Amino acid sequence: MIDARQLTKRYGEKTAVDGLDFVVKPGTVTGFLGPNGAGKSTTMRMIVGLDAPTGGTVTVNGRHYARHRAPLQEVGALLEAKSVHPGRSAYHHLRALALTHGIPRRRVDEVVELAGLGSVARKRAGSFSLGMGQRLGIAAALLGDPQTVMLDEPVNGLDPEGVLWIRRLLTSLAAEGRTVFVSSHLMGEVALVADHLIVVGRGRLLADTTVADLVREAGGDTVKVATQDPARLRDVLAGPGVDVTGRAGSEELQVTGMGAREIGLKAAEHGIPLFELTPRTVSLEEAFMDLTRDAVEYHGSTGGGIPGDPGLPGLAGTARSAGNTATAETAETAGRTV
Ligand SMILES: Nc1ncnc2c1ncn2[C@@H]1O[C@H](COP(=O)(O)OP(=O)(O)OP(=O)(O)O)[C@@H](O)[C@H]1O
Repeated sequence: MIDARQLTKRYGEKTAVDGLDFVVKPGTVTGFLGPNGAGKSTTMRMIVGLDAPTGGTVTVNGRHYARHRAPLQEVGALLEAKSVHPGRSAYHHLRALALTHGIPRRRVDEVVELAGLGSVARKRAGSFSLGMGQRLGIAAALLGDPQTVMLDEPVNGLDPEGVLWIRRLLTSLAAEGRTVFVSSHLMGEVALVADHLIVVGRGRLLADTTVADLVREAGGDTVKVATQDPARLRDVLAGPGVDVTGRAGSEELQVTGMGAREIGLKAAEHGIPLFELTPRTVSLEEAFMDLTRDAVEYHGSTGGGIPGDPGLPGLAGTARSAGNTATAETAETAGRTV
């Protein structure tokens, strides 16, 4: 378990992390989301003691990282700009790490296999592609067979096969009861594996929630209904957990807490003709953008894409086309988690 309390980091005038309170629990994948510059990496660096908090505390399984007797066996972390000697092979890099931490050689072979590095393990790490470097970083993070695994933007540079591999790896680590904390600025990517989400913007906590709740709160389960007799329909639909709103004089109503099918059936039962019955599904990207809109530090000039990250054509397309329907990715996620 990771427990952050009022965690704060200031660099001179700049407050990178601003009084964060959150808990990352074992047995699930927790996504750590936020636009560029939101403070994710800084938070992760403080979790493993690479940066000292200006205020507040963060512990892993009840202790500060440095106080653990065998930190590598407690927390495995992949952080950006991992330093690997370029002249050293992947195997020797892992072997050296293992040696200094009292980890047996067979574990090095295991993580090499696990990370899919078997064919390149003897090559110089300096010749590795970004994706291979990520795999090596992940192998190093898993070397100590840690109870807590923390990965900063792990899909960076990975090809589709690598992305799939990461998803399966994270899910299986959580299924083994480990604490899995993974950062990303890509909502769609995180939502495919994470059960829980911690969303930050400008160093502050914006949401501590589940994917399903985030979509629900963003109005993801609203149905638009149009009828000649909105007042009667409103009475017919009224009930616990159902919220019906509409402007005076308008034929349109917005209904939450009841599905389109049920609304249609109730209206038919009472002989109320409907002109329109449209479920509105908010995409995860939309929900994320709504949440972080005011907290985006670096705005792109093209608009339409992920805030602060104009260079993501796939997601920019998703965001633009999101409209009233879920993206394929959202639908897949919704099927899994809702
Ligand atoms: N060593 C530092 N000195 C000064 N400012 C820093 C330092 N490290 C981070 N920052 C600033 O703190 C803020 C948070 O940065 P951080 O890298 O933690 O964000 P992030 O959410 O990980 O972003 P990204 O998704 O782009 O990696 C940014 O504004 C960044 O410029």
